[in-house]
Amino acid sequence: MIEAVGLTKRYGKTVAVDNLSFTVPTGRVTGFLGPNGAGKSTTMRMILGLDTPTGGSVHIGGKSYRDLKNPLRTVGALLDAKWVHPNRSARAHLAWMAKSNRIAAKRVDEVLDIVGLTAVAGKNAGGFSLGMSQRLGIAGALLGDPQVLLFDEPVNGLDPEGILWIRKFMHRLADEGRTVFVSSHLLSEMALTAQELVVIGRGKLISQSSTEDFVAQATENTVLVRSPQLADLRAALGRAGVSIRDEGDSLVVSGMDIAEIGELAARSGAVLHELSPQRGSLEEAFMRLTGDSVEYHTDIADEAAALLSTEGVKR
Ligand SMILES: Nc1ncnc2c1ncn2[C@@H]1O[C@H](COP(=O)(O)OP(=O)(O)OP(=O)(O)O)[C@@H](O)[C@H]1O
Repeated sequence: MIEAVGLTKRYGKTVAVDNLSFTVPTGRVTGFLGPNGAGKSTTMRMILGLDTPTGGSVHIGGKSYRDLKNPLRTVGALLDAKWVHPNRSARAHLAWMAKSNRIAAKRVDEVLDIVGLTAVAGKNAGGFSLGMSQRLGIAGALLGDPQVLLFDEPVNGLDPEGILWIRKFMHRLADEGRTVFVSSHLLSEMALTAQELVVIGRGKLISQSSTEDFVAQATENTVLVRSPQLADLRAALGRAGVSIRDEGDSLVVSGMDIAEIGELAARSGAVLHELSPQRGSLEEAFMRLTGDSVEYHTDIADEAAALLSTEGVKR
């Protein structure tokens, strides 16, 4: 488990991380989200003892990084996949890491196998594709068989196959009972990968919850209704006092659940061609909750935020 309490980091006048408290549970993949410049990398660096907090603390399994006896056996991290000597083979890179951390040499072949790099282990890491470099970085993070893993933007620039591999791999690590903390800009990907979310904006905590709750709290669940007797159904729903949005050949209803709408349709003699729940997306929830925390607004972000606040969440 990772626990941050009142974590703060100032660089001169810039407050990169501002009194941030959160916990990252074991056995789950926890996504770390925030707009550009929100303070994610700074937080990760403080967790790993690479930056000293101006205030507050962050502990891994109850200890600060600097107090860990065998850091690599407790926490593994992938911060920058290209951080390898270009003329060193993947195996030599890992062997050097293992040796300098007093980890048995046989673990090198184990982690190469786990990340699927055995066949190219003798090749120079400098010639690796981004996907292969990410796998090598993950192999390095796994060397000490740590209980806690941190990944900063692990899927950036990867192709769909690489993204899928990382997603499955993170789930596997969490299923093994490890703590997996992963930052990413790719919200649709995080919606599939992360079971828990820590969301920050301008260095401050915006929300910590399950991914499901985060989306449910920030967006509206509605029901899409299609019927050949749409006008009759609309009138019946109107009498029931629910909120209805006309979409031409369908209605989007909020304030009544699927079962109630189905029963009301039956009582009104309306045939249903479709009755489906419309759930908000992580993108919509993120835009709503971080709208004011974006450091550099683009026109598109402004327009999207305005659209979301005036029209409600579109599906
Ligand atoms: N070494 C530093 N010196 C001065 N300011 C810094 C330093 N590192 C980060 N900052 C500032 O702190 C803030 C948070 O930066 P950080 O890189 O942690 O954000 P981030 O959420 O990781 O952003 P991104 O998603 O763009 O990588 C930014 O305003 C950044 O400019």
